[in-house]
Amino acid sequence: MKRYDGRAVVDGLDLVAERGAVTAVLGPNGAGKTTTVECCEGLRSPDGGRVRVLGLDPATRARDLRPRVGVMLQDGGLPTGARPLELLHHVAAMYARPVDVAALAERLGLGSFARTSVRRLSGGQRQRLALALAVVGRPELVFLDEPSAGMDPQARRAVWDLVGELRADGVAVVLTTHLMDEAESLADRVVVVDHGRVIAEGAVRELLRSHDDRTLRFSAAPGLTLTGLAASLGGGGVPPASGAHGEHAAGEHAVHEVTPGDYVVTGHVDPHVLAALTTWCAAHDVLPYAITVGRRTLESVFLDLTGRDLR
Ligand SMILES: Nc1ncnc2c1ncn2[C@@H]1O[C@H](COP(=O)(O)OP(=O)(O)OP(=O)(O)O)[C@@H](O)[C@H]1O
Repeated sequence: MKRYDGRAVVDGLDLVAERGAVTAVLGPNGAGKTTTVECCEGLRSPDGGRVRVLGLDPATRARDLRPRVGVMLQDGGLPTGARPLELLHHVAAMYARPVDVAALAERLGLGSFARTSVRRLSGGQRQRLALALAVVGRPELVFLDEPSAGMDPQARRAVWDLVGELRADGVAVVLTTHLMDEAESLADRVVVVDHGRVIAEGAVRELLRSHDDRTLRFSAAPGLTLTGLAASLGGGGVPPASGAHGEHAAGEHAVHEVTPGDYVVTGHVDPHVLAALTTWCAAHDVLPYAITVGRRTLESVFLDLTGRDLR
């Protein structure tokens, strides 16, 4: 539990990160992700609850945890006058068993801006340096706050490869990100936080499956009268009901025209639903020229879980 000005911004949030796995913490702006992670890093103290990092309380054992935990913060907190490679060598020297600095610098392409002071680095360059500093001491646990934000595709790929290797080396990686494809590609487990608590968690695949991992789309003439379609998809018998914005819903299915001529069916999709759609089309003399059954994305599940309103 963490309160600011009497308002609980994290309350009853349970989070476990395993070794040798990537745990992605997702959530809308202001959900409480940074606050939670900073309590784990010992940068803030919780007002209630229990935090253990590698078995230790970060509020009282920060000194013991420092050599074992790597932290990459969004704003970096880097000394602005320093030069990247010198800084990396300097930080590496503070650890008992640092990784090979030259190899790490090469992997993250730090050489191309080695002599530019931190204050003059671009956003993506600064992120790459912050990541190098977080992992140079061979941590057992690493916190990465939006690790590839602002990075070009090449740097992003290098970061993803590096995260994969950390996991293979048995490191516990805790990642906060707004990039759903990043979470989908990297995370073994995803934890979705909203209003200071966990609202869903599990492997990405499980999360997609539990939210009907397929979507059904079809293209046809624009402005079809969809009355009765949603009801017929569920096996019939349910009277149709119309919703907002041309949406037609019945039972567990809803159909709406997302852009003129493009229709999306939401709800459970199986071969019977597909057959019912084509039967309805035949009965209404509609010739669809594309029908696709696709996978749900993590982004669409995330939006279902947390809503579409801006925070
Ligand atoms: N020092 C502070 N004083 C008062 N309120 C704060 C403080 N730090 C954070 N908050 C509030 O706590 C809530 C949670 O903030 P937090 O930074 O943990 O969110 P977040 O999930 O990391 O968001 P984002 O995705 O935008 O980074 C927000 O409403 C924020 O305004």
